Amino acid sequence: MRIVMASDHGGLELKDFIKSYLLGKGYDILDIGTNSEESVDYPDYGKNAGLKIMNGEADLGIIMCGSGIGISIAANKVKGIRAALCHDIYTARMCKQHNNANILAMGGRIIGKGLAIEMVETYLNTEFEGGRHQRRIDKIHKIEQEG
Ligand SMILES: O=C(CO)[C@H](O)[C@H](O)[C@H](O)COP(=O)(O)O
Repeated sequence: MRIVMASDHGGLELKDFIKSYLLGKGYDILDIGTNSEESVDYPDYGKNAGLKIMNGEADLGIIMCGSGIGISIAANKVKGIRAALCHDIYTARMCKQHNNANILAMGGRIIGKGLAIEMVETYLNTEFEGGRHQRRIDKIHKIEQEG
């Protein structure tokens, strides 16, 4: 499984921490930045993370900005992306189980490192349930088509 990771400057520290953890676990990580403390614009990173998934270069994404709000809004503008802004273990589980989120988003200025690791583990190790949840996801993507 290839995981694309992206952040702005507000999520950089958490991104790099999670990246090191996942590399240690043997995951294949595609880090598309940012990679310095210099102020950057989260829409660029949210969009590019989404595109990596949509063009097949990554299977899932983990993204963060300061709050997680801006970068998840941006990623969700890419067709086929379901980026879920999560704050706890429950939302990290449900976003996969019910929403089959292909991106987990977090706030780098909000989520502590220990919780972040548990959220990432939960997200990566939870299976999508399908069934009625697939019908609802199909309706979400119909909205995309209708504009
Ligand atoms: O999108 C956000 C707010 O919803 C993120 O938290 C950004 O990281 C934040 O806006 C960046 O703010 P800064 O003052 O430019 O560091």
